Amino acid sequence: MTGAIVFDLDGTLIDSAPDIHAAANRMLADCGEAPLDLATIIGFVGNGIPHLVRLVRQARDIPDARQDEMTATMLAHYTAHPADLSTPYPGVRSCLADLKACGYRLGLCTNKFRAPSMQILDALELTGFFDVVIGGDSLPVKKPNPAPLQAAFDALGTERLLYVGDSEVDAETAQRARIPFALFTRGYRKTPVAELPKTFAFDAFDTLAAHLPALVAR
Ligand SMILES: O=C(O)COP(=O)(O)O
Ligand SMILES: [Mg+2]
Repeated sequence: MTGAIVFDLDGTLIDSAPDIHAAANRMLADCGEAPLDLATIIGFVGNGIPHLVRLVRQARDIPDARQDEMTATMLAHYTAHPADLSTPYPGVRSCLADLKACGYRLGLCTNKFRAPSMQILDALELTGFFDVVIGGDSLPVKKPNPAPLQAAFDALGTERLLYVGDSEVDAETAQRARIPFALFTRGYRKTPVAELPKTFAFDAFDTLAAHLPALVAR
């Protein structure tokens, strides 16, 4: 079986919110501000760390002038502890291993900066599954602009089979890139499943491979 499958990272392959939450609260503590709860921070994930810092500042009434300094602080905390609390969702590693063994080429397209993404993939022993990793700073634009997803598929150089993601941003990216989209429903989505454009939705990684023959036959 051939074809290329690209995955999102946060909320799709890994539950990374606890480490993002910890870094955000360390950043707030550095500013003398009270912490935010996990659910609030999860609501801020999806458009990359600078955007998350913007939303955290707004939640704590911290002025725009501190954006760059706080983003640097957040990134320092995050890259110091990128994968202390993060874990792959159940079945992810065996799903990726099975897909690789079947001959699919796999890529990653995340809005997280590439350096911390690689740290996390290394720490969770997922790096070897991917032939390309596109981060939020790999191109001048990020998702929902379709260019990063297209760049990932270009690098894989075979039939563009599927993009797998968890969020509104991923659904829009796939739609704009005209790539079939699988919505993982246990990630950080805010919109009801029925309202997001998708080719199919799934809630467990041991069920993903069963959808692929229908895509190849399209
Ligand atoms: O870092 C984020 O905000 C989102 O990252 P993702 O694109 O891997 O979901
Ligand atoms: Mg995501």
